[in-house]
Amino acid sequence: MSKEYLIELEGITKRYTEHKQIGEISFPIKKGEITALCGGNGAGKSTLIKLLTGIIKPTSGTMKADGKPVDPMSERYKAFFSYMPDDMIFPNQLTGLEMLLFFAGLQGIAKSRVDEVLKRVGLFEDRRKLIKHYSKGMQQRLSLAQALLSAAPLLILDEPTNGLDPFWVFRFKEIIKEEKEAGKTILFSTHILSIVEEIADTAIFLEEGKLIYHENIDVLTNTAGKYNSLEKVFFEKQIVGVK
Ligand SMILES: Nc1ncnc2c1ncn2[C@@H]1O[C@H](COP(=O)(O)OP(=O)(O)OP(=O)(O)O)[C@@H](O)[C@H]1O
Repeated sequence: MSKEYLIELEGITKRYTEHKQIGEISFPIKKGEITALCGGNGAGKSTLIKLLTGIIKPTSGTMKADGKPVDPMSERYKAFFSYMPDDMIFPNQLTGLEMLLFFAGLQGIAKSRVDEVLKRVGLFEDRRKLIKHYSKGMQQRLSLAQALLSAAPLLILDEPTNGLDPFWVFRFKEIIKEEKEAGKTILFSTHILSIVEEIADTAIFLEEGKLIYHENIDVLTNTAGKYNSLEKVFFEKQIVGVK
């Protein structure tokens, strides 16, 4: 059993069409770390997250969870992670509270935990409002809330700050750091490099479906004893090996 890695991807590919392929991608996710998945529009972030969550099947490649080979589409693996998709659609006729109670019920999670999570994402006061009356940011926080309900060791978030106002971006960063302190391993995708720099331990950069970098943030931002922001590193091409 691997002590260091929670997830290991080996040679994962996803072929959509003859000209559209993701991979081969191999990287480990260290236990207890926050890993950020970065890359431009269409780079392959959502595809990789869908592969990691068993939503789509890889064309080739293997995965390990906690050192053991795992089928990402298996029931066993589902208990391993919680997931915030980038496009969660809620039934409009339910309230936020009813929605979370439904998710909690599926997983045998206590109501007290639902209240606690609603408070963390700032929806407790609005919990009895219909979701159709929630703003985009509130729906995004509800999506985060359902992912926070579970005690699964891995938290996977696809573009979690989309639609959040500055206060909730700030709170999101705090919540993710709290989750890490509680022992969770976190992987999230984003376009916002300042968030990556602030909270992530490791960054993965994808470009046109290929992994171009998998590196510790401090290593990336400190070259030859000089600090450069992650944005500068990537867009002014200061690091050898990064396009
Ligand atoms: N179901 C699909 N069929 C064919 N091609 C697809 C499919 N899903 C994604 N793609 C293609 O795969 C590539 C990667 O898409 P993906 O959505 O993973 O990128 P992304 O990095 O999440 O982009 P964004 O930042 O814009 O959300 C894109 O070129 C996209 O057009």
